Amino acid sequence: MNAESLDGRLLFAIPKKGRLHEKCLELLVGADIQFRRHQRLDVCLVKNHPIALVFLPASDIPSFVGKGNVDLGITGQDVIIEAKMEKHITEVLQLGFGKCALQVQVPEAGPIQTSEALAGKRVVTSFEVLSGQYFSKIDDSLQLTGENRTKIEYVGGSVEAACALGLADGIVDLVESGDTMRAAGLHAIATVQQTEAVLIKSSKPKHEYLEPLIKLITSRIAGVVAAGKYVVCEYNILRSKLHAATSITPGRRAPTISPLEDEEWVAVSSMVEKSKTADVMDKLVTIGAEDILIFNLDNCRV
Ligand SMILES: Nc1ncnc2c1ncn2[C@@H]1O[C@H](COP(=O)(O)OP(=O)(O)OP(=O)(O)O)[C@@H](O)[C@H]1O
Ligand SMILES: O=P(O)(O)OC[C@H]1O[C@H](OP(=O)(O)OP(=O)(O)O)[C@H](O)[C@@H]1O
Ligand SMILES: [Mg+2]
Repeated sequence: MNAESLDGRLLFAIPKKGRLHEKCLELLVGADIQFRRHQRLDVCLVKNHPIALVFLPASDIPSFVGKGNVDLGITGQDVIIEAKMEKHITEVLQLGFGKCALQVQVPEAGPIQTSEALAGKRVVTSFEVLSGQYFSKIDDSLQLTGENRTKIEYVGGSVEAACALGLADGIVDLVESGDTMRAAGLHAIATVQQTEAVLIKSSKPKHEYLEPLIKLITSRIAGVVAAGKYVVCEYNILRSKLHAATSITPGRRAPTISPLEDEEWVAVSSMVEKSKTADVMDKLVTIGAEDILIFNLDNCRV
């Protein structure tokens, strides 16, 4: 592929491996962005849109987007701040995956159990900027100077091993389930940053003519994200209970109410957040709803 074949195309950066990769591929399929990645090539042309996908490490994507080398990208909020690119990037959409927290962790049974107690000691992390900002504030508040300030040391991975290896008194690393942290005999004592995957674009786009295509792709991806977040809930309810029912399932705009052959009853159809489904069904049963059905969404535009 030569540079000419990219001419006029929207460049869209996708994490090439790691925790966000598979989820991003699912989003692309859901948005009908068709491509075939030959022999793991890092740039590939989309068949049905003037787009080229660029597969990059998640942590490199913020500076590519921020500097305008690519037009659109998906990465974590954590690495955007770590790359000091927040001002150069516009967050277009939160994607609802890649959710985790950057946390200060120490040995469970050790003498250090607060960030203040850890200040001035050795902290190992892959997030030097975020950790530096966090401990700098604490060092200032404790009036630590020179050699007495917290020593932040960078490692590229396996951060959780640093305490056991005697390299650190504490670490700053990502936590989702907490399995990695617990397996290393560590526990969290503070949160530095919450994060999730986001769709981003440059705050000063170089190619204004690409804006309509960016809007289209954003709308499609938003539809896929919403389809994963909502279900459709349908049920029958006595007309006299309709007010209580619609306060349980108010829908996004309003629920759809349809008459039934039996005039005392109506059917209700409403979008409900997937995570609240069990709770909503319990409440509907309590007020006498019958034939409660839940339908997953393949795709939507809401
Ligand atoms: N356990 C996790 N759960 C959810 N999201 C995560 C988790 N670990 C990392 N992330 C998110 O994914 C982003 C990329 O991290 P990841 O570790 O997948 O990339 P990587 O380090 O480039 O890949 P690899 O770990 O394969 O070397 C992080 O910046 C964070 O936003
Ligand atoms: O709380 P958990 O669910 O255990 O997830 C947290 C772990 O996930 C990430 O590592 P990853 O699996 O990407 O491996 P890495 O350390 O090689 O990046 C992160 O760096 C933590 O180590
Ligand atoms: Mg990783």
